[in-house]
Amino acid sequence: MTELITALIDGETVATGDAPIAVINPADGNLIAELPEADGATVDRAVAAARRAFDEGTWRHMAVDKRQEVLRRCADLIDGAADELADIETANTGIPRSQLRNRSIRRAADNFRFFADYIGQSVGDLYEQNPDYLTFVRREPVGVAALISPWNSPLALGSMKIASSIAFGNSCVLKPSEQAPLGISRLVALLGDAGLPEGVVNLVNGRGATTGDRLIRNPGVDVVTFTGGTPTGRVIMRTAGELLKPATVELGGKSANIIFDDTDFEQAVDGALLGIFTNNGQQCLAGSRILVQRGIADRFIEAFVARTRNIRVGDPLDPATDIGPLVSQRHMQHVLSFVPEAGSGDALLTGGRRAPQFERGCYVEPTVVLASSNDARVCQEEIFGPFAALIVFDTDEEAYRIANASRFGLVSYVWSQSIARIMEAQQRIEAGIVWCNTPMMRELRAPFGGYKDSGVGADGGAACEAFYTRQKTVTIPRRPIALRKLGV
Ligand SMILES: NC(=O)C1=CN([C@@H]2O[C@H](COP(=O)(O)OP(=O)(O)OC[C@H]3O[C@@H](n4cnc5c(N)ncnc54)[C@H](O)[C@@H]3O)[C@@H](O)[C@H]2O)C=CC1
Ligand SMILES: O=C(O)/C=C/C=C(\O)C(=O)O
Repeated sequence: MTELITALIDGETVATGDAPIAVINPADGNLIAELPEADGATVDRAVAAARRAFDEGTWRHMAVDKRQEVLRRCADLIDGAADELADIETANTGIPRSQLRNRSIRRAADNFRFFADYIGQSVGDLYEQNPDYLTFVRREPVGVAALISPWNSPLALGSMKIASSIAFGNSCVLKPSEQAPLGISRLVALLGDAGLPEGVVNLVNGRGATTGDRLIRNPGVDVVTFTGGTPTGRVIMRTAGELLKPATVELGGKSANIIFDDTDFEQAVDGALLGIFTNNGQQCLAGSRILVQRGIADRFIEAFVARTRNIRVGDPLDPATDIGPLVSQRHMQHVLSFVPEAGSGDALLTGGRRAPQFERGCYVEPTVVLASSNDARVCQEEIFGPFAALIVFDTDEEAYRIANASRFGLVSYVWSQSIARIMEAQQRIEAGIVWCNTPMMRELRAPFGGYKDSGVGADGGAACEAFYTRQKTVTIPRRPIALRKLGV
């Protein structure tokens, strides 16, 4: 049983609070924890601790090489606890343990190493065009960051927010999703041994509308960052806007995965399967709308469906499992609500029901639907599960029109062996990221952020530096100067 952490403030665990949150193992429906929610006073204490740590200045004024050492120790502690984190996270989220071990937990450690390296290279600007004056621009940390993270990849995304905010000298308070608080709470507790000054990283657990809202509104919070659903992102932007707090929101997606007819066929099938079914399909960056060109459509659909039927759904602890249970009963019902009804025009090609071999647990069979058009609900709404929508297109122009006919624009995928086609596609697609002939390849230096309803702002090296620092312009004369004398 994981230690219950209602809050972690100044390195001290708080284990009492209000209105307990039932934390359920989605593989079997068993209650694994009852997590007391951090009440208003606890949220305020967490922010006060972060504020005090920031104002007192040990962390933000620490020499960069020392700060780098601490960040690298954070990464080492995560690596050292990878098995424990994987066990906790599998039980809480249903994500296959092997994927957590090889992907999310590595990424969590990499987040700290990346920002440790990044701050070692960070430079300011210098302006020398005026012969008498020198102007330089330095970056200073913004203060206290409120970090609101989601349930679909708690370790990778929660740690990204912590690492990117503190690397630049800020303090933070993280509120993880109430649906998946256990792994990331443990990760935050581990950081206590890294040498971070007390109060630099704090955590509060609780629901969004109570604990999360209170956190954002606290006057001690300077900036807000959020990853999650688009409707929640709107609420958070509204609140932050009223309070004039800068905010970044990384939101939903309905990413187009365009398979042109000159693609390396096997690669495209492999990539499309990984793009939609990794992480149980619960990813904002999932390639959930697969657009396939008519010349190869029959062959592609046949191969894609056949391979989907072979995907192993099962116990997330089993290393052979590809897809585990979805995060909750409620989310499973949400995903199943997209299964087309007979006569709807959309064709269910495989899946579309609870996996029959599991009586308990939130297992959904990997599902493929051939959509009647891009206007179908399966093509326009974020399903966030192991659920692929296929659309057949004729011309390249049609592919771009369909790809862009979405309120989302997070990522996109393009498969073609023609450089000219790839170069055209990357210009035409309205999305923050275009992955060409690869399913997902995150470059942490580059911005990750969406167009349209997929978000405002971005994560990534320079993007995080811009968000978590303020610029200060300093001008000094190059040599003693004679000022014009007033009043003599
Ligand atoms: N972009 C992404 O990676 C994610 C997208 N989603 C999408 O959103 C849908 C709904 O998922 P939910 O669990 O409801 O996610 P959500 O967007 O409501 O929750 C994400 C985080 O925001 C917090 N939150 C909610 N309301 C808040 C408020 N008023 N103030 C401050 N914090 C608040 C939650 O407690 C959680 O920590 C999913 O079905 C999926 O389509 C969900 C999670 C991640
Ligand atoms: O790589 C990132 O920084 C963000 C990835 C986001 C997801 O995987 C997600 O929200 O599903």
